[in-house]
Amino acid sequence: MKAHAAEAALDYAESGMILGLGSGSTAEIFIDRLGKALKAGLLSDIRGVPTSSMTERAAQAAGVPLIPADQASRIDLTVDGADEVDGRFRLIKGGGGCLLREKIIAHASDRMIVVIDETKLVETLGAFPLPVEVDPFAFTITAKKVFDALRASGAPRADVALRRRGDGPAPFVTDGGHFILDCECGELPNPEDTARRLAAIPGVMEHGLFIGLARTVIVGEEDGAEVLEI
Ligand SMILES: O=C(CO)[C@H](O)[C@H](O)COP(=O)(O)O
Repeated sequence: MKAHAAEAALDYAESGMILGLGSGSTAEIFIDRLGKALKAGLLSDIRGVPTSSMTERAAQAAGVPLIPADQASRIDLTVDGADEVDGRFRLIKGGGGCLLREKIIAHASDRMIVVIDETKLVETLGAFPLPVEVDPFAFTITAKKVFDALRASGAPRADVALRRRGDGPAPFVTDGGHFILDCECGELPNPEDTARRLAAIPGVMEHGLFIGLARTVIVGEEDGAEVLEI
């Protein structure tokens, strides 16, 4: 299903484009197919801006030319995955721990296409634990503020847990040197309000609610892909 979505997204890539390359398994399938299209001469003069070190490695392996993010003056199109998508194309992202860089690149792009399998479509966001990227400094204070913000915005619960690296005790550290708080919230009654409250906390670098960024969602199904637009 993920491959069907990723392959359908290739139709939107055009020669000469600067592409934001998202992170995660679905984005990596897109990168693989993009590399194949470049090798086959179906596309040319594409340059990718990776949203994580994992994506950078995947793009190098696929033969997709890259430019560092700080040298990209514009981004035509970003293709990225998501952990949840609701009917208004509000997203939860950050399952892979790359949400700050993913949001910087999505926000800078003329267009964002989200590639998901059909299990990611939800009526209400919140079954997937909301990732919040925080500065390690005083992160327990920030975690308490995150708890308060989630409860104040009507989340039925707010179990805030520091993400660990694998099964060990060491914290997971993002490419930017931050920690991730995974927040089990239950269904979020007002994601915009949740996003506003989280963004107002000084130690929060970014949260995993992506609102107003995606215009196209490609949903991979068993036998193809459906393109949804708003
Ligand atoms: O937000 C992300 C990484 O931070 C990913 O896009 C999200 O977790 C979806 O991943 P996958 O395509 O592997 O299901």
